[in-house]
Amino acid sequence: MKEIAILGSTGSIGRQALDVIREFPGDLRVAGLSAGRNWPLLLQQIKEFHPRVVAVAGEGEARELKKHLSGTGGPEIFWGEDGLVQVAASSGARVVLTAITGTAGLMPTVAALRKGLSIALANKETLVAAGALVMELARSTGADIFPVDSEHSAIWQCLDGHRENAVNRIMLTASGGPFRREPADLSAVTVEQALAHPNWTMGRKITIDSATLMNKGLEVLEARWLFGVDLDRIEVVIHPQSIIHSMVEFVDGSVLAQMGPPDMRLPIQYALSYPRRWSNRLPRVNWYSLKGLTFEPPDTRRFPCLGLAYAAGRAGGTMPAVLNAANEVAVEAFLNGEIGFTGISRVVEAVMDEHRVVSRPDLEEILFADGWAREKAREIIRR
Ligand SMILES: NC(=O)C1=CN([C@@H]2O[C@H](COP(=O)(O)OP(=O)(O)OC[C@H]3O[C@@H](n4cnc5c(N)ncnc54)[C@H](OP(=O)(O)O)[C@@H]3O)[C@@H](O)[C@H]2O)C=CC1
Ligand SMILES: CC(=O)[C@@H](O)[C@H](O)COP(=O)(O)O
Ligand SMILES: [Mn+2]
Repeated sequence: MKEIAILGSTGSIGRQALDVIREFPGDLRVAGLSAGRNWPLLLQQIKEFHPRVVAVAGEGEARELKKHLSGTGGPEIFWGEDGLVQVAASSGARVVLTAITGTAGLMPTVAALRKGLSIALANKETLVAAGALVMELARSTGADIFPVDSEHSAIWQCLDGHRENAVNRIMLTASGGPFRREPADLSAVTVEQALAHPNWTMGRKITIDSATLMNKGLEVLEARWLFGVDLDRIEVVIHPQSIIHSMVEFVDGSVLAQMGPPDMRLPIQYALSYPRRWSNRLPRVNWYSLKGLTFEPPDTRRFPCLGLAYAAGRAGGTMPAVLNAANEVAVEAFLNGEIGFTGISRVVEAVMDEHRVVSRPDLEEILFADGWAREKAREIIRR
């Protein structure tokens, strides 16, 4: 029986992970769960899955949970960042699924890695902000990091059994988002339009990132650390059907692709079942109903965030953490109606322009750069 802790169990990935666990009661068990604000849903999950440890964002939500669970012999209840660390490192889980949004996922991931626990990584922001440090920590404790992000799961599956030096390039596929071709002018698009992803139903932050192509930029940086491949060998290709989840081209010109319907339960399941594959009841590709698989290069002038992410990766040090933090603040501001869609890349670029890179940063320097970038982004938005 594999015991799992889920950070962010009330979110899109978290809920789909529980769908997977429900399908394999003889193989998977929930040891820990965490939510942010949605304590009523967490309460339902506790009653169904009986975790030992849970956490919520604030003391108020923790009080509500305690009130509703008093006398039931329920789980230990924690809150705040310490609570996330408890769920990640002290629930008895062997695998920690990081399905929380943003840099909030960093410290609990570090805590789990320090104990040598395996990470099923959905939270790409952790690797963007602190990839060198996190990969080194995993190496030093012998902890595994299993990709959950669909593209990285695809690359992982394509690389299986191949030598690292046999890779020529990674082709990271992108849907292109809701604004791939239209409207010509992106400055007036609404939040509702930006949240209408053509192929995937996901949380609000990643859905906006898909619309700006920042999601693909973050994924380029995530792939670089997960697979140890130079940025020059990671190319983004627009594939609007989201059937090919990414490809690996080897030095002899052979290309392997991983395909499947756009359904996150498959990469989540594979990260939890690895190294085995489990038969399931998920939808299959209907080859005869496909209208075709098409490919085009990304338009980096229309979507500047992709270029900014490559630039941050090339600058190195604290710059990717700054890109990520500024983007988190800018996306939040767009969702709140404080800036327009094209303001997102402008805020990120302005913050990057003002940042003095610290090379080879330690954790404290990364957290400092993250905080600095958030404050700078807010100041630029206020202006
Ligand atoms: N959704 C998808 O298909 C994919 C997502 N990912 C990545 O997975 C991660 C999660 O995405 P997604 O599931 O879509 O996001 P959601 O917004 O749907 O869910 C986020 C989860 O994290 C919790 N949370 C958010 N902020 C905090 C915080 N500060 N402290 C504690 N808990 C917090 C939320 O709690 P609550 O709701 O209770 O407030 C919720 O449980 C992201 O990093 C994303 O990039 C990667 C590939 C695909
Ligand atoms: C499901 C998943 O992995 C998302 O990261 C997805 O890739 C988003 O779609 P885009 O390709 O539009 O960014
Ligand atoms: Mn992805």
